[in-house]
Amino acid sequence: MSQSERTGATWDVVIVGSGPAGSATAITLAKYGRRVLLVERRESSSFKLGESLPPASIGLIKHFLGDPEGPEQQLPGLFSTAGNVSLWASEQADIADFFFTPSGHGLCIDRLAFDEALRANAVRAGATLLKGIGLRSCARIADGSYNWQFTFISDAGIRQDRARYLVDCSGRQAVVARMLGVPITPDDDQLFAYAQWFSCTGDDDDRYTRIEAAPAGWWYSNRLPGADGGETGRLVVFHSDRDLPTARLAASRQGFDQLLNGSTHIAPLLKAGGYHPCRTIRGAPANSQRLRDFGGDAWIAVGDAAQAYDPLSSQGIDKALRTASHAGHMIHYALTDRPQSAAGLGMGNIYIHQYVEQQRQLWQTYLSRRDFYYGIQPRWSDQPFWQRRRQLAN
Ligand SMILES: Cc1cc2nc3c(=O)[nH]c(=O)nc-3n(C[C@H](O)[C@H](O)[C@H](O)COP(=O)(O)OP(=O)(O)OC[C@H]3O[C@@H](n4cnc5c(N)ncnc54)[C@H](O)[C@@H]3O)c2cc1C
Repeated sequence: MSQSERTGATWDVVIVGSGPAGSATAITLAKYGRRVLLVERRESSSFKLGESLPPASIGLIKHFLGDPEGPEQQLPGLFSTAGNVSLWASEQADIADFFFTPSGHGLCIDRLAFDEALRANAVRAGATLLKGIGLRSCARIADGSYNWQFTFISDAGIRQDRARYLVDCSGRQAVVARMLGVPITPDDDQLFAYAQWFSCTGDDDDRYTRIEAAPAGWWYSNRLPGADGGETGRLVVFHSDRDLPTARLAASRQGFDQLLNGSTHIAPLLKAGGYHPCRTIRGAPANSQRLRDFGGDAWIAVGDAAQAYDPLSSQGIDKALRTASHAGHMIHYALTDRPQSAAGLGMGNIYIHQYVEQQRQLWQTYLSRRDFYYGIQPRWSDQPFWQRRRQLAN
């Protein structure tokens, strides 16, 4: 072993990736008293997409972060949202108002602050968080009750840890599953998101998410919580298939503006608010994908690592938190059932089978909803973006 190489510790569970799925899995397991190591590749992030939470997520937020309206509220820059205004099935605005839901509102979050608050809660619950550390390898071992040996790499050098259970929460990259040879199966779409931030000096009290279909894709826009240098912020995101010429256009400021000018209600909204673009356009994959296997013996995938959705669903964070809670409980029961044996499968696998079955059902439900929403948009039937969605649905 070289000088910078050192042996780490032993854990009940190692979780790779500290987005919402990783932190929520860590919180659930640490509350049972499990020894949890949560590893995060990044020291910090400069942006992250995904800021709308539907009313149905509010109970989950209370569970993992405390009451967003209570005095102990831990999230900076969060506000209530009123619903969605979409120009989707026609040029007529369709309003889905959250007023008629049990909570009466959804939430718009400062995404970086949200992920950080969840991480802080994982640490508060007793998990160990290591940032700026990447997984180099993981190997099966049969060493007493330990099933896994890991090699992690960071600026401080290499460390080796052992654990009984392994959780892949590394998002769309699903690094653990891929290391284990489990393929990601794309659902044959190449959806990609192009995000442009806007700011203005005036007020913007629009609390609706704006969604709009376009000939080569679709838009959404949200007013953002928190002020950027004292200015009001708004995010505008265009989605198209990465291989289409329109996608190449959307990646440049000029092309993005050109496409935006063709929008029916988002461009006028920005103009009326006196918004101007700020920061550079950022891109992110937004296609539908799932792992061929959601878990196996002594490992499981949670959140986007297991299955990632088209942002039209606005379900990614909810699904990450909800399935993390389920996974955390199942892993705890699995570890309780076979505390000593690395080899035996026993009851532990029955719990994990339940989780895997839940993932399969979620995927089927997601696909049918996605295909339904794309299917009710009847325009531009000569455009490849919409033709492809119709083919996927058939
Ligand atoms: C354009 C767009 C808009 C969206 N809008 C919404 C929305 O409005 N509402 C919503 O609910 N969802 C939305 N989503 C989806 C949502 O952001 C994701 O579903 C959510 O982030 C999934 O959480 P996660 O923890 O599974 O993965 P992630 O949030 O991706 O977290 C994965 C973590 O793993 C870390 N990691 C990766 N590799 C390694 C490694 N090798 N070692 C250690 N750490 C690693 C990453 O740095 C990251 O911190 C949107 C997505 C996109 C692309």
